[in-house]
Amino acid sequence: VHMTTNSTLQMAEFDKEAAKNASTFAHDGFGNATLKRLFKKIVNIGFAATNDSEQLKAISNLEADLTGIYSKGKVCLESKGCLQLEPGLTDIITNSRSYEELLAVWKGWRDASGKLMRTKYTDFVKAMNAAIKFSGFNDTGEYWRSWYETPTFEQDVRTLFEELEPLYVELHAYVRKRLKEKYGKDMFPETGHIPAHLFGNMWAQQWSNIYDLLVPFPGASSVDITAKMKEQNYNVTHMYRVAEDFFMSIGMEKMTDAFWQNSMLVKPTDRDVVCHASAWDFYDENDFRIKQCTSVTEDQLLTVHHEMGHIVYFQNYRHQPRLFRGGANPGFHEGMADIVSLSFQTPEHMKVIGLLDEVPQDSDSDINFLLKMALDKVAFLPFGYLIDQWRWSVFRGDTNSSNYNQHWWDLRCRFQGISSPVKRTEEDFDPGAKYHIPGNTPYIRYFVSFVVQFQWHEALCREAGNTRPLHRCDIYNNTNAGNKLREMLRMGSSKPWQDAMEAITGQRTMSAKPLVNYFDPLLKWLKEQNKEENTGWSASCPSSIPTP
Ligand SMILES: O=C(CCC(O)(O)[C@H](Cc1ccccc1)NC(=O)c1ccccc1)N[C@@H](Cc1c[nH]c2ccccc12)C(=O)O
Ligand SMILES: [Zn+2]
Repeated sequence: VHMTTNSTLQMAEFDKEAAKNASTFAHDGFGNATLKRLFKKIVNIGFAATNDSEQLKAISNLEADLTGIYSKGKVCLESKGCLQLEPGLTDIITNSRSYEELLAVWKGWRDASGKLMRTKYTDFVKAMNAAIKFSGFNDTGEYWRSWYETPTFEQDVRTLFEELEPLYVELHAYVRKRLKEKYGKDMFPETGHIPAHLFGNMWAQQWSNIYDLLVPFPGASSVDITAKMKEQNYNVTHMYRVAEDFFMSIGMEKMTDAFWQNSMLVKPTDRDVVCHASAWDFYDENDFRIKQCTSVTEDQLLTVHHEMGHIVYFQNYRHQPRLFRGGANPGFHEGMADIVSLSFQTPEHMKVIGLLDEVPQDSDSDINFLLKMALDKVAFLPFGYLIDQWRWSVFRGDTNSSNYNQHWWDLRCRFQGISSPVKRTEEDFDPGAKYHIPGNTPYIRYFVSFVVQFQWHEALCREAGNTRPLHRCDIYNNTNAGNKLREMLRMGSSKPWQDAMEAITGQRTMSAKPLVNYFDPLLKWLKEQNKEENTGWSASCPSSIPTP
């Protein structure tokens, strides 16, 4: 911690010095847009603007403490000993179909992570809000939203969410009906909510791990990719080679030697590390790294593609000045990380890489595939939306340490239609059980990413001359699509994101339409399935909780 604090203080000193020098120029009046933008980035130094180094030390030390708690958290089960989040608890949450076992792991993780963070998190917020005022922002949330350079950003994302909510409500109703069949309807509250621990994911953020409970047409084809990967003796290195091959097939460069030498691709056995995957740019145009506790599963193969997508963005803007080596906005970096997975996951591509024997063309298989995609991409939307709704309200002071958990569950119940399977109090701090809260990584970027990646997929597939339905399009081996994508990537953050969006799609705004169009065949089927269902849920959480 001492080292981190020093390097944080040194970097802040440098940023302050550079900002001071830059502000001796009347850069607001510069004619050259690029130079003006560069100066704006030099003077906009965030927390480093504070004159109180104690605040910077607190921010750095508290973040290290909070991520330390997260990386050391473990749950001891009499049946399986003591397990950490990755891989032990994640494997159980992914594969167990026992209501009680899932509940023990779900509650245990929250007791071992978030519950220990509340006081530190309160101090963390205070220190960040105090420091950010020196940069002219009212609170940390306003600073984070400033990266989108859009005065109506908060309203824009709410509008996008409202456009997407009807699709989510239909998916939720179908999943609820099928989970009631599996676990018994008396385990579900009258209010229409689904208990949060039944989705095959520790945070109920993506639901594809319980696809086997939800398959629309069991007779038609649906593939267990993890089983296929194990059958074919996939190892970690091969997973990275498969991802590299995809990017190279659309004309991107291979990973550098430094990538293979310096990355941490498996969980070390000698020390606790933050296993949450991440990609790192060392800004020397050569040293790019992934840090991931990789295991051989389908989820992990998608995460490998995600992290490598960040690396490919780094490679494509490495010629830019240092301050332009970033995503056009943070959502664009996440969108780039995910965009190839829309091609990679298609049955067509699964056959190309030998993880599927035959490509089914019947409509039942189509619905099976679209449902699986919706369990990741549609299920995620309210989660991706609500994390920073909570955090922005904390930074604003609308939510404080006396109602952190109450407001968290208000949002989870209202937007996701899920509820806690056990009683929650203000002794708990459930936001802390999700990496991005102790890790202080903003989250609205993923909501933006899930919207824009469909806009890009539609544009790149058109560029590639695709004639199949959008959900069957695979841009693998298509350098036209790759060239179009590279046009945007090379810009880095040298231009406003609207220019980057225009480079790919010809539009200058975010739009939910491509996502809705992609899932249109599924929506029709879901509405049919839900004819007898009362879709939706009450805005507030259930007052009583069914007990097993
Ligand atoms: O958090 C991640 C992946 C991690 C990351 O690649 O986004 C990582 C987060 C991070 C940021 C800062 C420090 C440490 C971790 N972001 C990066 O590594 C990164 C690097 C450079 C630029 C932008 C992002 N995914 C999200 C949600 C998500 C989006 N797409 C997915 C696909 C499959 C599974 C999950 C997701 C999650 O797990 O909740
Ligand atoms: Zn990412």
